[in-house]
Amino acid sequence: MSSASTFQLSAARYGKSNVRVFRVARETPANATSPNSDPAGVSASARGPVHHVAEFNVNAHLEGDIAKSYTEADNSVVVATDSIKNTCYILSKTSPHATSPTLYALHVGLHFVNKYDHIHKSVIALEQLRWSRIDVRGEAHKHAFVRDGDEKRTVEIEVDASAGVDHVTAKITAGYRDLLVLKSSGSAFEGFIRDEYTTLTEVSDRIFSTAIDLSYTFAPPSASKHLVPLTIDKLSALDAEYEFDKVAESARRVTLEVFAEDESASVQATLYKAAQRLLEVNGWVASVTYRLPNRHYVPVNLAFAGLENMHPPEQAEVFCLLDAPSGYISATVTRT
Ligand SMILES: O=c1[nH]c(=O)c2[nH]c(=O)[nH]c2[nH]1
Repeated sequence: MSSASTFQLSAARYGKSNVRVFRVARETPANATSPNSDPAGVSASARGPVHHVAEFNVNAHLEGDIAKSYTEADNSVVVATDSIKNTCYILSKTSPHATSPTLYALHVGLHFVNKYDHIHKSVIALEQLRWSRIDVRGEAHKHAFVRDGDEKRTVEIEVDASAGVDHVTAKITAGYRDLLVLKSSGSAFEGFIRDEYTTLTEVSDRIFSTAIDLSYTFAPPSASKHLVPLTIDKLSALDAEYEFDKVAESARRVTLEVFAEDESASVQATLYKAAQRLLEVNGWVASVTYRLPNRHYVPVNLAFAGLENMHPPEQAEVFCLLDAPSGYISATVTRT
């Protein structure tokens, strides 16, 4: 290689990762939702107002005319990552959308491109942790919650102002991860390539378990609906159009229903059916990606104790979960 090599900064993005934000919203007579609007059917008997809580881990990263902070050690273009963190907290306090993961992420993302002329793109990725109302004798409690699962609801927003503030638009991706599922029947794996590398037995019925990672993208906001350029004061209109929470609930439900009901020929085939179904029932969703680790439960050989647990494989009763390796099946299905 010649000693006259030259270099250029070909990509740069920075920000704060894992900003932990917990928000309480207390209903007042003025902002109270109607009793039927809360799907949990909140108890009327507990004292005090109904609380809504949202816990987010936020990554807020920026791009723009920031090259000289790398190449010339010039910090005059740097919004400190500490200030980025502070912004996440300030908007959690002041945004009317603070408990909606999608609208809060959009608000944070739009804020940075609006506030700083040289910031052209913001990428806000957050996960929402699960807090479900505690059920007390059949009634959902007003302000007590339980972490009933490791799954996270996810949102990733890319706000793009590189064509100018009059053309701001956003790529919106949402989904779930760590949604752990298992079925003990209704899953086969047969007909795969058999050659000198194959030891796996074909099975007509097996355990199928995976930690679902699902993400779906929305069709871009449309100029004809006056949602481009996207601004903070249009977020309620955007939500009315896309119904982010309804789509999230539907995506989760469809995923679980297809997983449960499909007579699975393989992880691949079930994945494709779930993605198709999700696209069928959610018109604003443009593409669906599943990433599915295949958690292998293997029958334990108990022949040493005179017990049959291996044959036929469909009748196995005692299994061991393999730590590693695991299969990994992923695909994206796109509306054409
Ligand atoms: O559903 C499956 N798909 C595969 O590609 C595969 N490969 C494997 O060993 N088991 C499985 N199961």
